[in-house]
Amino acid sequence: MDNGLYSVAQIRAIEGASAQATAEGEAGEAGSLMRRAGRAAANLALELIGTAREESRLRPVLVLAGPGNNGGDALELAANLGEAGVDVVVLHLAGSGPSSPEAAQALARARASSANFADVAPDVREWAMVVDGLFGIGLARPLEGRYRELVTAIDRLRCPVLALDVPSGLDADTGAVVGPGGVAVRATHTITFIGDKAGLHTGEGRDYAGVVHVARLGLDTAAFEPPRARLAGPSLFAAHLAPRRQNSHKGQFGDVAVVGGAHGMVGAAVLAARVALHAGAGRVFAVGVDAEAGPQFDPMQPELMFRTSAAFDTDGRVLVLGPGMGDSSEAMRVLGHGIDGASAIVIDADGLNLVAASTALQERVARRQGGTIVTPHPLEAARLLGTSSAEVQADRLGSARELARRLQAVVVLKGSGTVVAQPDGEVAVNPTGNPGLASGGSGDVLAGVCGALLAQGWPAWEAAIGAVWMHGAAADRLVEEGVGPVGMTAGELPKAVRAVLNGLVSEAGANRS
Ligand SMILES: NC(=O)C1=CN([C@@H]2O[C@H](COP(=O)(O)OP(=O)(O)OC[C@H]3O[C@@H](n4cnc5c(N)ncnc54)[C@H](OP(=O)(O)O)[C@@H]3O)[C@@H](O)[C@H]2O)[C@@H](O)CC1
Ligand SMILES: Nc1ncnc2c1ncn2[C@@H]1O[C@H](COP(=O)(O)OP(=O)(O)O)[C@@H](O)[C@H]1O
Ligand SMILES: [K+]
Repeated sequence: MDNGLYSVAQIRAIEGASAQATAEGEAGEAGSLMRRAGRAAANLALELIGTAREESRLRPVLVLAGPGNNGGDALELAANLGEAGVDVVVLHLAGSGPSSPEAAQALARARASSANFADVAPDVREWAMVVDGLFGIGLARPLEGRYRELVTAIDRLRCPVLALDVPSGLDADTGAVVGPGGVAVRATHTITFIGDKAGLHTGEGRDYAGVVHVARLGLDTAAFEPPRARLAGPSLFAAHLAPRRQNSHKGQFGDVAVVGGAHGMVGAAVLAARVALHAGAGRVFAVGVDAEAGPQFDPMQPELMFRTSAAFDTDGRVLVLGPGMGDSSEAMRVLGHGIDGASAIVIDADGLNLVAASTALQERVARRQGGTIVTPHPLEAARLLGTSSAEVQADRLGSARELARRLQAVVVLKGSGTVVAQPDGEVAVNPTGNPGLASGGSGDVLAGVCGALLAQGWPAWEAAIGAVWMHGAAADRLVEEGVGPVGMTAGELPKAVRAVLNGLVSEAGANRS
């Protein structure tokens, strides 16, 4: 399965090459790409309407067709829906310039079909569906005037909204609403053409795109340069989901030491340590940087071993540096020691803020030989990059790549559609997780899962993708069970992470036998 996320530039290059191939009669599927896009979208629309209640099935479909080729797709869809006997109303917003030959043909086909053309959106409140074909990958500036009014009006409707290629107003590369002060269509479904796009899965993208369907239009993307971004899934880390041998012992699954637990912040380290056990580490230590603070024992998780950093040998152990670590001189000392050491490390939270404040530490991170995962949320990433969190969010893939390049580490830029980046620019965007994770402590849990997978010998890239995917899948599982999203707590995640991981391991075992 192609899990590639294609940039707009790549899609344009594929389009260009395949238009040539179509002209030369090589393409496998009949009709221009626009004809195919319109047909694929109409089929999906029919399927979605077909599953609706009878009274909504009898309502008309409103098709919004913009001035460019996205509008052409919409007109093709309108013609197809008309032929299928659906009551269609088209609002065509022609541009001032000439349209492409394909879009002109699509307009002629739609006009010749049973679709009704309107000059203003009719005052019908109850549509079977609204189809957004205003703008796709050609969006060049924020939506204003009539477009903006239409988008705002769609937002008030209570019916499925199908976006063609990209919800109008959303940047297909970044997942940001094109601004300043922009608006975008909030779709329930997006059918995207030729290849999937990162902007539908990260930042604001998940909220605006809804369920994403990919229509490849008969093109074989394998014939083109592979994309540098992919949608994360178990196939990216399946090689490490080995079932355990009967003759196993705890030494084979590694030690994790979570270093944190400054005064008033002990819970962060305990959460990370608990989940490290649940995600399969052989032995787990919770190491406090403050000799005066913190428990000696976790009654809920008596397997954890509590130590103070001054008397703890970190060598040979995977270190999770940062949850609730504070900024004391002892925190700085252990962080520096861990960074200069040979073990794989995870730097999170306060650890990241200390690194952000010191270019010398950043250089030491970049020179590390052992595996390194850094897990910033957008504000922590902004501090590390010397910019604002708004700038980070405006281009999440670009920011994660730049940070990975500077730190020569695997970067996990957290948030809806977490971005995992390698120093060479390779990126994975995570589709799991939900707003139940937006509460204090869930980041500590993620860092603990990363540590546990590193301790079990996973390379940093696979450990980061695996941890992020399972952490989100655990939260999704809790929502399915009615535990959240509202009120889900980080402390509920470890057992769910364990269930997800064991499910994957047993699936991997079944596939091998
Ligand atoms: N070519 C192919 O083979 C295939 C293409 N396909 C489809 O084509 C789509 C790309 O089409 P596209 O390049 O025509 O761009 P599109 O998104 O329709 O918008 C451009 C138009 O909008 C205008 N405009 C832009 N921003 C604006 C704004 N804020 N407010 C107002 N106007 C604005 C801009 O005019 P401008 O004023 O900037 O000169 C121009 O007229 C793609 O997403 C897919 O759906 C599929 O059929 C598969 C095969
Ligand atoms: N709306 C959301 N959708 C998906 N994942 C989310 C969402 N909000 C937060 N998360 C995830 O939850 C975790 C929160 O981490 P962080 O911001 O460091 O918070 P804290 O350390 O306070 O728990 C990250 O893994 C992040 O990706
Ligand atoms: K669109």
